[in-house]
Amino acid sequence: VGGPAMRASQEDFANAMSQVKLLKKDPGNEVKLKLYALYKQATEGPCNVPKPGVLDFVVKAKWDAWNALGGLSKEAARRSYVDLVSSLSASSSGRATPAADGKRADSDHVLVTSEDGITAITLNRPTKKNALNTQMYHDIMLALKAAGKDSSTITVLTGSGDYYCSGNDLSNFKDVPSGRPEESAQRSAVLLRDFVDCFIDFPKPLIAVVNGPAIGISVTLLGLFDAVYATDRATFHTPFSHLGQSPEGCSSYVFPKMMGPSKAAEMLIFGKKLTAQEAFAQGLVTEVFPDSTFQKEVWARLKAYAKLPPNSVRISKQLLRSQEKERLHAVNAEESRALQERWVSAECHDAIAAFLSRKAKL
Ligand SMILES: CCCCC/C=C/C(=O)SCCNC(=O)CCNC(=O)[C@H](O)C(C)(C)COP(=O)(O)OP(=O)(O)OC[C@H]1O[C@@H](n2cnc3c(N)ncnc32)[C@H](O)[C@@H]1OP(=O)(O)O
Repeated sequence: VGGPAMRASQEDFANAMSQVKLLKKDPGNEVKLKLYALYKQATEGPCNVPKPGVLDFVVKAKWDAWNALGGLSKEAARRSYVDLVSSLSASSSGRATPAADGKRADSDHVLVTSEDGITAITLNRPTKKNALNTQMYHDIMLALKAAGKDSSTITVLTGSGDYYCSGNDLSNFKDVPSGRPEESAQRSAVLLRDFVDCFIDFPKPLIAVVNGPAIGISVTLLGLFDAVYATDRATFHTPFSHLGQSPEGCSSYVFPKMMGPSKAAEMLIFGKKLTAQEAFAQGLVTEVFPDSTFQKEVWARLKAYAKLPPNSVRISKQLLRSQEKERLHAVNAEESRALQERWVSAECHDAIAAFLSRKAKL
């Protein structure tokens, strides 16, 4: 689930440790803490030292990061370390984000542009309906971290081609090394939790420009956006039960609050697909636009918003969201734990096998 095909050998791990020293850009404290934690987990296993005092800030931050990895196996930590270093190296060599204002930085499937006070992150894998592979999760996290700190006023997530996003790339499931499904599920749960945390913590207005159908995690995350603009061609589908899985993106908490428990159950338990108008009626979408004028109208609106004073906009966003942050982090942790179990279930394996053998489509 979610992870690349091979196990990380000791050699891959050693290479990654050397690569870290060659990074051209400082990856920032948050990433350094993550690298530290994964290194400790990979070499020593779960956190085995007493919790330091609260005033020992640096030691405490390191301890927290290591301890947060829980029972992640050494092999899974090694793989995550190698993946993280590889995405940092790609970014550091200019292949991925961040984008400087007015410039454009590309990774393979995630494009980042920054212009007119707007940083736009575009999912760019149209031949696969913008399904999210492991590298894309990492690229989006890097792009969000950079956008949170750049000088733009607002950040936008959108898709290229006819889809917004078809959710998790189901072929990630093909790549599980035989005999190691638990480790792979554990690694994916860590990735999922980190990924959703980036949305919970995003410090400035985050806007989804939903240019077509949205499936799975690309729908659930919408509850963490500050505005969602959709073409009337868009649909919103969370077929978790059909896939033997369960909701993520904090939707198990945000959706019932937003649309009431029974409408949330129709979507999240029974997999009812909503039209754009239905999603608008449930409060998931802010406004629906005719497809023929969608791009023009939405970007004109966004450009006007981006002219607002950036600090004021950022502070207002944080005020609107701060009360819920702690709760959302707890929900994210719980949802990731539940999915980790689902991913090794027969129900999930059968559903994915059916999709991969072309017997099933949503
Ligand atoms: C680590 C974090 C985990 C987070 C947990 C997240 C969970 C989720 O997101 S659950 C949702 C998963 N997504 C799906 O179940 C969608 C599966 N895709 C489909 O049902 C269909 O492809 C479609 C409805 C999205 C589009 O159908 P159609 O218009 O008929 O087009 P094709 O099926 O021919 O698709 C073109 C091409 O794209 C590939 N593809 C589309 N979606 C995915 C996907 N999610 N994963 C992998 N591949 C996908 C599809 O296989 C086709 O590929 P080719 O055959 O190579 O052309």
